[in-house]
Amino acid sequence: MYNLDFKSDRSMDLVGIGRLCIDLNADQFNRPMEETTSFTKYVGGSPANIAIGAARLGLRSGFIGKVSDDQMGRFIQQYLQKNNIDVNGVSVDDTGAVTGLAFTEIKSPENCSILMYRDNVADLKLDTTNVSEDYIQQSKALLISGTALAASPSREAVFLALDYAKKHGVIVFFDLDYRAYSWNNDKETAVYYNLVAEKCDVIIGTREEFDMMEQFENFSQDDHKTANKWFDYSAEIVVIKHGSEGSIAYTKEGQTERSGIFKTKVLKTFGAGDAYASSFIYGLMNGWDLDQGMQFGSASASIVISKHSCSDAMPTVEEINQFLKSASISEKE
Ligand SMILES: Nc1ncnc2c1ncn2[C@@H]1O[C@H](COP(=O)(O)OP(=O)(O)OP(=O)(O)O)[C@@H](O)[C@H]1O
Ligand SMILES: O=C(O)C[C@@H](O)[C@H](O)C(=O)CO
Repeated sequence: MYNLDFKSDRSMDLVGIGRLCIDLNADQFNRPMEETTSFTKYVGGSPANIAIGAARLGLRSGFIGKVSDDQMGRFIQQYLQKNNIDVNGVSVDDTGAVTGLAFTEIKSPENCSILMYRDNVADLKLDTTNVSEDYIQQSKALLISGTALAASPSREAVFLALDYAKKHGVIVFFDLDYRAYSWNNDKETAVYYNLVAEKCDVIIGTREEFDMMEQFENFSQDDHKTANKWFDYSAEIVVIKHGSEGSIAYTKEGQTERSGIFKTKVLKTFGAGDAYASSFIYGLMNGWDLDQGMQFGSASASIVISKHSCSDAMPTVEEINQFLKSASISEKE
């Protein structure tokens, strides 16, 4: 088991902080973007996807972020509200910044890529004046997404939110969410990621994201060494995602759980991590065993990668349970 003390006297379950952007997913898939002519617009941004996924599962979710003062910013705010996400922590940029765009390319189910337009984006203009201590202390948990550390003043806003969370006993989830295009170099990334990870209770990332963060060590992709490093700081749980090979989770109390995947008709692979994170967090916040949360996360990921969108495709509890009734987890060696 694990030791996460979610405070019961809080009006929100999970508050996300970071990127609110727009996904433009190619309508014509199984071809390069050069050959596509239309896209469907969805709300995107990894932390936004996770918060939306959590809300769809019934968690009381909020968000701390900044949107552009235009139609895209209003689209995002309206979508969050329609999906029962508290937007009192969302501020509107007044500098003329724009909404980050993620053009997604589905060359084949396993060969997807994202073309990011992120110059002068509103999400990285989030600053410390936009981070309310009262807002954070109302929540049981805070979700930090790594890309919000990519530039000031968003970086300082995240560090302040983290300090408020630790001050008020708010459990902190750190989804590494490493997107190289947002950074100058990976050493700079690792410096800031380490400073945050050292204070977080649950760290979730792919093997590659942990390798980037731990590049000053010599762990040679050893999951167990990775986990033990973070247990020496504040972590209670470390989850390492291995794509279609599944995932592994460790607890500070000595538990290790491996999870396979649920085979599905894959349309696109992106969104798997956000779906996994939202459902895994849901399981932890309901006091489930680690393996139950991992199975719920894996099922959610399979559902989302079989659909065109990420945010829109985030499933309800009923949809996941229905999926689990007919699915069988394929254990990867
Ligand atoms: N092809 C697949 N089929 C079924 N399940 C998958 C597949 N790929 C990933 N998953 C599930 O989703 C989880 C997260 O996927 P992955 O390790 O790719 O994270 P990620 O890189 O953060 O995802 P994203 O592409 O959304 O950024 C995996 O641990 C696994 O449970
Ligand atoms: O996080 C991003 O900026 C891209 C997302 O919007 C997109 O939905 C995705 O890649 C999810 O993993």
